[in-house]
Amino acid sequence: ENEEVKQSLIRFIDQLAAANVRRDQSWGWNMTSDPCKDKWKGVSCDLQLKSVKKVVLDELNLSGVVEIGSICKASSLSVLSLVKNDIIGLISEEIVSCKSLTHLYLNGNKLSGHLPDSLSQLSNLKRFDISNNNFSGKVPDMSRISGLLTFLVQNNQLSGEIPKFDFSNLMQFNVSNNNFSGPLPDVKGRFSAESWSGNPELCGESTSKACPPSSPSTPKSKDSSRMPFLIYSGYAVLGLIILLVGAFILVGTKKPKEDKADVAGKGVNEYTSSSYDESKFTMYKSEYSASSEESRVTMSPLVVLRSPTAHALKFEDLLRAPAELLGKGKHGSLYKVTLDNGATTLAVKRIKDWRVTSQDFKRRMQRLHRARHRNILPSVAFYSSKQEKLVVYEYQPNGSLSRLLRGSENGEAFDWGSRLNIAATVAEALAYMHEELREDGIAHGNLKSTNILFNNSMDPCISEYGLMALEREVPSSNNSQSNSFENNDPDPDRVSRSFKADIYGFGVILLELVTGKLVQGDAFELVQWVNSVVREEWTVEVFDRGLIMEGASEERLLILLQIALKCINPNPYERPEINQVALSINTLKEEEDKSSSYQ
Ligand SMILES: Nc1ncnc2c1ncn2[C@@H]1O[C@H](COP(=O)(O)OP(=O)(O)OP(=O)(O)O)[C@@H](O)[C@H]1O
Repeated sequence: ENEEVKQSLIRFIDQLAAANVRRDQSWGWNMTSDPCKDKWKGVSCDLQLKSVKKVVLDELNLSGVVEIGSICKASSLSVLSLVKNDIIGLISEEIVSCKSLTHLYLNGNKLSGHLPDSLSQLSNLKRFDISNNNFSGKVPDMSRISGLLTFLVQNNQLSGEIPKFDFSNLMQFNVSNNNFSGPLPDVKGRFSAESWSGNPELCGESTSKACPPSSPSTPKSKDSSRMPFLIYSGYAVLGLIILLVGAFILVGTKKPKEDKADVAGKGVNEYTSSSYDESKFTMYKSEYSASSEESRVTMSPLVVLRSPTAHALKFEDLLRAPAELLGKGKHGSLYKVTLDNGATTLAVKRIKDWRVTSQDFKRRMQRLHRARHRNILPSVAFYSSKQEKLVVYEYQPNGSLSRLLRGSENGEAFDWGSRLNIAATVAEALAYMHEELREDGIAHGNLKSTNILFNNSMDPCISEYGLMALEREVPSSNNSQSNSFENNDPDPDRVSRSFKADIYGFGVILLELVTGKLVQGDAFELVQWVNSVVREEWTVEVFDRGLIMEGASEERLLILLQIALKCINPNPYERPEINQVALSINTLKEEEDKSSSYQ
C-alpha cells in the first residue's frame, strides 16, 4: 500500500476508535507497519499483499465517527464491516470512491443523516446492510445495481418511496420500521409481510392500505414532508462540512510529497477525486496514459476549437489538472477540471463506448462547431483516440434546469414567467440546431433537464449537443456497423427517429416545468402519471402547486401542458416538429407578456 492510503487508513481508525478504545501494539494501524504484511487488526489484503480488500471491525465498542472519505482512499476495498459498534456520523458522497465495494455492513450503530445519491453508482454492490441505525431521508435509486442480493435497512427513519430494484436477484429484503410511503414494489411473494411492516404509509396489494390512483411521487404530502426534509438535510450538510473541514486540516498537514508519482506509477484508477482534496489527484492519468501514447502516432489528439482564457490548451494540461467527478451517467462521465490555479474551469465529458472512428468523430465535432447558437453551449476542444473520446466545455457555475427545479421543490422561487421563457428559449435553440443539422443527421441525442445549463447571464444553454451516437435511439443490433457514425450508415428512418427523440426529451422538460416534478432516471414514470391524471380529467392536479399559488394563468399552463403531451406522443411520427413547437410556445409567451403588462 502506498503511504497515502496508509495515512488515510490511520485517519479512519483514529476517528473511529475515539478515546474509549485502547488500541495496543497488536492492532497495528500505524505508520511504522504495513497493513497487509503486518496484518493490521481487521484488515485483509489481496494475495500479493499489495492492496487492502477488507476492513472488518465488528463489535469492538468503537464509538467515534465514520470517515467514509478516508476509508475509501483504499479504493480496492471490497468489504467494509463495522457491525454492532456505537459509531456515529454519516455515509458521505465520497463512498463513490469505494468503487470496488461489494459488501457494506454497518448494522447496529448510531449512524444518521441521508444516504448519499452516489450510492447508486456502486455498481458492484451485493450486500447492503445499514439496519438498526438512525438514517433518515430517501433511499437513492439503486436500480442500476443489478447484482444486489441483500438490502437490509430495517429500524431506521428512512422515508419516501422504496426505490426500484431488480427484485429477481434480491435474496434478503427488509425495510420494516421506517417511515416509507407510497406503493410497495412488486416483491412477487418472495418476502413476507415482516419485511415491510411498521411503515404505516406504505400502500398496495400486500399491505393494509390501498394506493391512491393519482401520483407516482406523492405530491400531496410534499408540503408536509418539506420541513423535516429541510431539517434533516441541514444536519447532513452540517455533518459533512464538519467532516470535510476535519479532513482538510489533516490532509493539509500530512500530505506526502510523492503522491502523484505513486498514483501514476501504480496504475490504479484514482481519477475519481473527492471534493476536499482534489489537489492530490491528477486527472485519470493512469487510464489515459495509454491513449495519449497511442494518439501520438495517429492524429493530433486534442483539437482546440476555441480557447476561453487558455490560449493553447494541451492534452497534458488536462491530464495534469485537478479533476472532480461531477457525474457518471449511462453515456459517460463528466469531470470538472481546474486549470491555471483556478483561473479556468472546464467540464470534460468522457464519452463511454462510442464506437466511432476518430475521423468521423472529428468531422462531427467540427460540424457541430460551425452550427453556433447563443443558447447552445459550444465545445472548447475535443480529444479523440481509439479508446477515448473527450469533449471539453467551459464549466457553467450556475447549475442546470434540473437543479433549479429541485430548488423549487424545496421552496425556492421559480416563477411561471421564467419557466415560460426557458421553454421558449430552449425550443428556439433546438429548432435552430435541427434545421441546421438535419442534413447531417445530427440530433441532440440526450436532451434532458440536466443538459440545460445556465450561463453567466442566467440564460439557458443546451449542452452536450450531438454527443450521442444513434444507437441509443434503437435497440442495438448485433451488426457492429450499427454502432458506427451515421454517415456510414445513413438509415433515414433511424436518423428521423433521433430527431423525434429530441422532441420527446423536450416534451419531458416541459412536463417538468409545468408539474414541478423532477425526472430522476427514467422519464416514463412522470409521463405515465401525467397521462393518468389527464385521463381522469383532474388536470389541475398536475400543475406545480407553487405556480397555482403564484397565480399563474391556468389557461396558459394548460396550453403548455397540451404542447408537452403532443411532444411525448408514443408514436414518434405523430410528434410535432420543433419549429412548430417553438412557434406555439412563443405565441404563448407573447400572450403572457401582454397580460402581465396590463396588470
Ligand atoms: N459544462 C458544465 N458546467 C457545469 N455543470 C455541468 C456542465 N455539464 C454538465 N454539468 C452538470 O454536471 C452533472 C453531471 O453531468 P453529466 O453529463 O454526467 O450528467 P447527465 O447529463 O445526467 O448524464 P449523461 O449525459 O451521461 O446522460 C449534471 O448535473 C450536469 O447538469
